[in-house]
Amino acid sequence: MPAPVAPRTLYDKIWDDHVVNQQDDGNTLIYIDRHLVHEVTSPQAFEGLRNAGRPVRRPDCTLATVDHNVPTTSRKNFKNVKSFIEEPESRDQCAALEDNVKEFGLTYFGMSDRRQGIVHIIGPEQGFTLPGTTCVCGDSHTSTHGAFGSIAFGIGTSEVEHVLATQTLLQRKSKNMRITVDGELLDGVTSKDVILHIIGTIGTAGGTGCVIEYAGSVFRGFSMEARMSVCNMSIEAGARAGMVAPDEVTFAYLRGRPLAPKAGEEWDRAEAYWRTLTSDEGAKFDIEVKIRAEDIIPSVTWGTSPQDVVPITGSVPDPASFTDPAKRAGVERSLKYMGLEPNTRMEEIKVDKVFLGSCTNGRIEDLRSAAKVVIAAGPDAKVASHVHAMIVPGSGLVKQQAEAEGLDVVFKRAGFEWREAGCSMCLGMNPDQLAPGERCASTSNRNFEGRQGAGGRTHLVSPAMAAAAAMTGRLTDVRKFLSTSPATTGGTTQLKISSALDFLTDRVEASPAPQPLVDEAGAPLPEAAPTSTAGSNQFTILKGIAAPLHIANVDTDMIIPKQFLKTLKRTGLGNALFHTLRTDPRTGESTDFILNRAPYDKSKIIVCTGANFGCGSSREHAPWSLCDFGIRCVIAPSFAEIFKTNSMQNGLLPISLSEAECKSLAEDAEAGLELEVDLEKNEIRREGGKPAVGFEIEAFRRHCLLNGLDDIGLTLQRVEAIERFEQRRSETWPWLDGFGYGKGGGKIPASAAKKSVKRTDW
Ligand SMILES: CC(C)[C@H](C(=O)O)[C@@H](O)C(=O)O
Ligand code: SF4
Repeated sequence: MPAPVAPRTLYDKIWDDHVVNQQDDGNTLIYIDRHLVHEVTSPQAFEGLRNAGRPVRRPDCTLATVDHNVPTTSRKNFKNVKSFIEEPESRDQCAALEDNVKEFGLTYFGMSDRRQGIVHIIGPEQGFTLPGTTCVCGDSHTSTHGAFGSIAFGIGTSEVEHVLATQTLLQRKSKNMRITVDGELLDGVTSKDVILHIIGTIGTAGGTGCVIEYAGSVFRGFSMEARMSVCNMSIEAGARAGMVAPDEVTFAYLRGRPLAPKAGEEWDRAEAYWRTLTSDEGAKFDIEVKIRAEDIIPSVTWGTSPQDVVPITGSVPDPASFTDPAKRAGVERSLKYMGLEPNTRMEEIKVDKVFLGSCTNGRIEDLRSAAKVVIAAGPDAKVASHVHAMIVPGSGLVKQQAEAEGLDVVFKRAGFEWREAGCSMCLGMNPDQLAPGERCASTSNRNFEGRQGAGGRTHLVSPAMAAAAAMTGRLTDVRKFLSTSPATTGGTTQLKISSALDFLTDRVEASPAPQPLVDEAGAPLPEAAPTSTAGSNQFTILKGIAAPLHIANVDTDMIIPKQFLKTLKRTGLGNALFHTLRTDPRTGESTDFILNRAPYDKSKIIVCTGANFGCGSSREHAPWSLCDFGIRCVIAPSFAEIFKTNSMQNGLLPISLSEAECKSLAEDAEAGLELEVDLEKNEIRREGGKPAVGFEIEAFRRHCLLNGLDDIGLTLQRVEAIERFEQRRSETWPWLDGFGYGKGGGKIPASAAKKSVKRTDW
């Protein structure tokens, strides 16, 4: 009798279907079905391929676009990137992607293509993102695509190169976490409020080490757009990825999309497979969180971390109410940065700017939701006179659809700016930025210090709440626009909206000892595989000054701000490290930040006493800048996963120790004592006769670091296993092979695609 199959989660099932090779120590080579590429995190990866003479393994599974650097001003006079983009580094990065897609033969949506937009918007829009797939991009918000029931996660640039070269990634399986939201959402509560509430509840490190499955009646009732907004911010909850099991809503969204399986036999086969993608009854989740829908109020952030969430009816917290001194200091620091007084009612906070867009909320339903609020404010209602409000559709197709529905007219009449697609003020790598001190109600996903512009202050809200803030000039409970009672929206006339449900666009519309490394045949792998282009990634023993850092949730925006992401190189970023903390944004002068002071200006190690180091963006520029500064080891209570992987790809050692051990080592650091980190002996030696502190590093990674091994070289030794997997994939999931756009814009089948792929834009 065959052994009974243990119940599996959705994540387990998709993972199992993508295993190319599994090592005994749990490191697994998984196949990647879908790879999205943008201009910021790819130049160094393409350079790596070029230097090693490697082609892109699966151009048919790769889709590229420009989004972060593009200006959002009118493209009426657009001729080409080189003449249109004024800022030299932004221009160079976009031009570099255009050269790379030509050289490597990739499908690309450029600025003259109406399909161009934010990667996480265009993938789903085209049907490129499909259930049951693995989907990656050099971008943390790749979690968005999990809304389709796919394992979708952000990677660093070294991993981008790995996927381009091998179509695989070396991964360890994450834990299973399930967040169930059951019940009925209150009027005015949208998917953004749900995910903000979840992050406020579990914290920005709540999902660390996990893939979250969102379950329960609330997510089942959500549209695909709403599910994408939720999965998008899984990364802000610290998770590797977020996912929702595919269902009728998913299938209805995908039917007829250019790159989705074709109607008929192909579709039927795909749908039959997709229907198996649910967590089995009794499947084991390592962590379960249950939330009542009725407890969620329209939400807003007050501080500089996405977990700083309060209901809009609430107030700015009072640091005095925190007993833990570190937490109190953190709140004080946030309030100082945000220019807020404790106990101020959220609704009293005036805003200068409103930004509606980003990969969280730049979809058609988001624009509809905001437009309804504007309409509800009255036919002559205008954006508050002191507010600058901008709408940035997530893609050219979203913009086109909104214009077809007349939403642009609603916004423009009320005084909003109506712009072209891109990331825009979510990150401000283009000219759309906050000035120092400016306050913004933003539908984006990160409220880190300086995120939308040095010194800028961000409050995260839903699209409906952003529209309400634009109209009243301050943070506003959007339910006031729903109310049947007299207007309380700061003098704006209100229209009654017929049904609260109608107002919500999120609902579904009717519509230790290292293992010897062995190859396939069990023969030992060579000590050093051929190297790619990354600098040396070897780490053995490191002795030097350690800088103490007493901050929790050190995000990668803080480690290296956006303006330094425009480089085409991996080097020259030492001065960029902690730039906002090391340089006064107003005067440009050096501050007294620890790394500016002797002896710490020569630090080789950072000892951080706060948890969750390296959270946020997937930018590998963070470890590049640390290495360039001379830091080759960071010790902290915990790390965000992408940062950890990125670090080890660059010979930078992330060591997790208990909070007490970190505090104790930080005391040595404060005293200017040197530490000696020994990876061979797995110990940190201290001066003054203090006992050494032991640490653990996952065996395979330790082996690679000690020997300076290159992942790509190792993987390419498994090329036969990859080929065997690809053959099985073509037989089992044929709809995943080969695409190109035919004359009508639709998918060309694999067979024809191989002969004549009609590539786009270039
Ligand atoms: C540029 C990219 C690395 C980054 C990310 O990974 O998130 C960006 O999209 C962001 O939102 O900060
Ligand atoms: S989070 Fe912002 S900058 Fe990053 S991909 Fe999304 S829209 Fe672009």
